[in-house]
Amino acid sequence: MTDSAELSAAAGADPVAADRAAAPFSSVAVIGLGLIGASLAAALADKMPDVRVFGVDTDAATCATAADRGWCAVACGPDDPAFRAFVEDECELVVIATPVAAVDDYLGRLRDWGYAGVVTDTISTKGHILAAAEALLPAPARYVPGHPMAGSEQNGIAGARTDLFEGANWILCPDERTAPEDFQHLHEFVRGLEARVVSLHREEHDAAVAIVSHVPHMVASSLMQLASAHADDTGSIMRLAAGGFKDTTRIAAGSPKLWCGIAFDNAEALGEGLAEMAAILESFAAALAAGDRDTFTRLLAEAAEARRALPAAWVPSTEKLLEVRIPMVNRTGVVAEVCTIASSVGCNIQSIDIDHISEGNAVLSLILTDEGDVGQLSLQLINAGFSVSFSPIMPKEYAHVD
Ligand SMILES: NC(=O)C1=CN([C@@H]2O[C@H](COP(=O)(O)OP(=O)(O)OC[C@H]3O[C@@H](n4cnc5c(N)ncnc54)[C@H](O)[C@@H]3O)[C@@H](O)[C@H]2O)C=CC1
Ligand SMILES: O=C(O)C(=O)Cc1ccc(O)cc1
Repeated sequence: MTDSAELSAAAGADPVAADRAAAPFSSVAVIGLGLIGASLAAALADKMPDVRVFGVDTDAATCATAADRGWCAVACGPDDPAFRAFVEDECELVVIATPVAAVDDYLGRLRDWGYAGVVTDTISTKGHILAAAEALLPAPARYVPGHPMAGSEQNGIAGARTDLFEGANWILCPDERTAPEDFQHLHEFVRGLEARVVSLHREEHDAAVAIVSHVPHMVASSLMQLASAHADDTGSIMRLAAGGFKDTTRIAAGSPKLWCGIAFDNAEALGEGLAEMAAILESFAAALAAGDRDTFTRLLAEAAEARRALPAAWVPSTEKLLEVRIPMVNRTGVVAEVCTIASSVGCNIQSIDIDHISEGNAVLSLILTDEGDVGQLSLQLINAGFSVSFSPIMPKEYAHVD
């Protein structure tokens, strides 16, 4: 999607039509057509129908389903010569959406086939793939780690949904080597799926998701272990389970094999998170044993306050868009640095544009929605040595941009 398309969309034009105007990549390989890969292929077919999607999966029935549903132009096994031909001849973006165990095989193939285009992934952990991409890819700087924070407890193509990523956060981890244009195109790609980009330092990814995704999964599994241990043959205790129990345990139904792979690729951060979790449970138990109602209430109250403060789904106001312009003179990694700072203060970048002024001299233009702390953004950008200018954008201005 072009920035002008985004701008028109912001002004109320048909965003779907705008998305269809120009997809940032015209040919995409999606490797792994399970819940996430097939949902991605389905969303591309729906929202960017001009993109040629080439699907790869080791399961022949999955490939047949993806092709039958029109989600992939072609879907085949990894050893089909058509896959290599697609990568060598026309592929502009490779998305790896397999379990982490399959990563080396595909990175090795990309190396052997001399693929020097953009690569991203959807893998829940970055421990392994970061090192493998560095070691194997012919152009490691063009690998931008990705992770959609959306999914479900279902597995395989049977659980895939066209709308899975709508409104979801999608982590991208550019670094100082990431070309501004590669990040811009990936940002447009994710926005075209109607997801929201959150930029994160790649070294921080695994510790962050351990707390909000991997520890919660193990806690949900532990709750089911607890309930199962108390279930009798008639399963009557399970019939007592109310909404709260079901809310907190839904994810425990996820694939044990997939989650074991995730856990072991993030063993250190997960181990630390589980130890902290055990200590928190222990503090409830200790307060109970000591008859310490104050401590017990405080623990509950702190949690309740934090839960109520979780951001609800945000509907950005199209009346309050803000443009930030940042000169990029002889600085590598500007886009990565600026976008990561913006995400860290809760700002949502709706679109990115790069105005090339002369060789090595460009202006980065970001359109922000009305989320986050713009004061902090300004402060942190200035502290990082950027010269920034902010200007509010009137919806009418957007409507006239081609
Ligand atoms: N399940 C979820 O909610 C989320 C999962 N992820 C991550 O996305 C990736 C995919 O997860 P899901 O789609 O949920 O898994 P899934 O189990 O639904 O699908 C995996 C797919 O990969 C295929 N596959 C397995 N080995 C392969 C290989 N060597 N070559 C080609 N295809 C192969 C399988 O046949 C299957 O179709 C994982 O790395 C996972 O950690 C990310 C966000 C959410
Ligand atoms: O089902 C849910 O609610 C999830 O949280 C899904 C999920 C699973 C794994 C991830 O790496 C990210 C998201």
